[in-house]
Amino acid sequence: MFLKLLASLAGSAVLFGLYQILKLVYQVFNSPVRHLPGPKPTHFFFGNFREIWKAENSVMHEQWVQEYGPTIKYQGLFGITRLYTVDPKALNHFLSNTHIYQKGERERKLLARILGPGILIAEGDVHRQQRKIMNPAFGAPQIRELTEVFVKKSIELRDIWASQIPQSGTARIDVLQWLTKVTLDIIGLAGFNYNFDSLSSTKQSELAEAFHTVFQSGTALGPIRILQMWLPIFRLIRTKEDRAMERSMAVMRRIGLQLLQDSKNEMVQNGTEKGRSRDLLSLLVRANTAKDIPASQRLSDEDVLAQVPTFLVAGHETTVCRIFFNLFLRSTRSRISSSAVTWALFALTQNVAAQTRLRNELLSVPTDEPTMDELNALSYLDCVVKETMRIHAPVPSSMRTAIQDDIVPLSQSFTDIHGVVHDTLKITKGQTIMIPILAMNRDKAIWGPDAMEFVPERWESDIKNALPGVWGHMLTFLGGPRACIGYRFSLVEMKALLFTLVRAFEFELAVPVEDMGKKSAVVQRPLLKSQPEAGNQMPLLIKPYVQS
Ligand code: HEM
Repeated sequence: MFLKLLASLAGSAVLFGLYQILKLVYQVFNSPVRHLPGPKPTHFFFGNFREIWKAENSVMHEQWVQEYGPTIKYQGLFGITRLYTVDPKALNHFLSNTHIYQKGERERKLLARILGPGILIAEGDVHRQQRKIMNPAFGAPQIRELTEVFVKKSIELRDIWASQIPQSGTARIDVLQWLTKVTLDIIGLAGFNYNFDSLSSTKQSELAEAFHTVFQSGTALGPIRILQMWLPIFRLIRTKEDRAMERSMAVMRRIGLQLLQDSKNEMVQNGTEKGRSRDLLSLLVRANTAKDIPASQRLSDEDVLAQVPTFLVAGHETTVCRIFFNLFLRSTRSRISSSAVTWALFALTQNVAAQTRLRNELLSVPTDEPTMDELNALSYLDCVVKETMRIHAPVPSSMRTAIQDDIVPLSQSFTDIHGVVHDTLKITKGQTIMIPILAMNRDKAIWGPDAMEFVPERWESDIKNALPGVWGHMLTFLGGPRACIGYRFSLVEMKALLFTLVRAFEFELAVPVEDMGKKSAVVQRPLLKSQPEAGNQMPLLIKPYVQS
């Protein structure tokens, strides 16, 4: 009996596997994208992935665009053709038509196991409903209220660094490590009123530990996990990682339920309007009960609960990029918000005039604890933030899959491999599309010949271009209905950190600039070429700034 069951399960798995392979072959040989110009695959299994991995972020794609034109194809794993275009009209089309271009189903399923039904995973009406309720929590008035948290935590970090510097001396500090801690503390407090305490404590908090385990186990891509993604029958197998993940998920759920209950109790005690917690979760709980939201459209407790790890993932942990943006790239753990501030400090070490100009502007503010409006009024700080986000965009690319056939408008026609000119692009269901972010942010055709350089002053002139980004005429936070909901949060957080740190210290790179690498196809993460085994780091020499 048992053997019969096993045999029929194995038979179904083989049939399903064959069906998946045939579907793939059909897609590869029927996709109109195969007629696009582009590089020849260099490996039968990896396609063009190996050259992409070897090059720095998006450099390979940029070279291919130079060679083959703005709309090209290349090959991913299993011979799957990927479409890549830097055509702004086409990108606008992909980002606006979210009913056609969605996140990959397999990747969403994988992440849903970890996050539950959060906004990152939702599509269609469910996404619209979640976004409608969540949008107000991320508006300017709410971020204004959270600024105090950003500034207080920045001051705590400033004081820790100051205490590490010997009298009248300089300290070598790995700023990446500390910025990772401070941004975790910030998203904890501002996101759901949870104190990770990672700046002051050497021990990981219970939630941080559970979250870390869930992500380590949930995103480990061993052979079983890959089989589980492609063949549902393998999902019956529970691996060691699955068991560790389940234990930690129970911890996350217990803490999440407690945080949710605290927010609800608070609302019952203080009412929806009056003096209350300002964290995103509390705002969400209140927004969910707003009178203009019909009961049928409110989020369930499960939906609200799923936003706790979602904020951690989307606002802090770029592992999500690893899953969504490119599933089979090398494993890396790097943090999104800390990555932006780290690269800002790096850029300022390479442009001392900009560092001095910025500090002078920051010192003109008479308080250590500025409000959001005071931070936003600092024009050169704004230029530095914009230029960092342009040239060091923490998320370099994204992916979408077409769920139906479509005709895509183009601003520039292309010539296919048979010499035929097309002014639109035909796409069939199942087509994978790579959305370039970094490549668009530093395209010389858009930004001029100094596009690859860090020049904050460029933002002093009126910049206009056709990029469909939600912020700053660039794609750093993407655009359209699925643009980053937390962009205001992260910009003010970044400004608060730079304000506090650059006023207090002078920064210099602790190693020769040639030793700094940021070779990764997922996230721009710093490492030393001479010590890649030491992991991600950004060693800077820091000394207190003394006003003359
Ligand atoms: C430097 C910081 C950040 C960058 C560069 C960034 C970038 C992005 C990008 C590129 C996306 C689109 C991903 C895609 O659909 O392919 C996204 C989505 C999202 N981000 Fe951010 N993000 C940042 C910070 C934050 C923060 C602080 C939060 C929350 C506290 C946040 C919450 C989200 C959420 C919830 C989504 C999904 C939105 C949706 O699908 O409707 N992000 N982010």
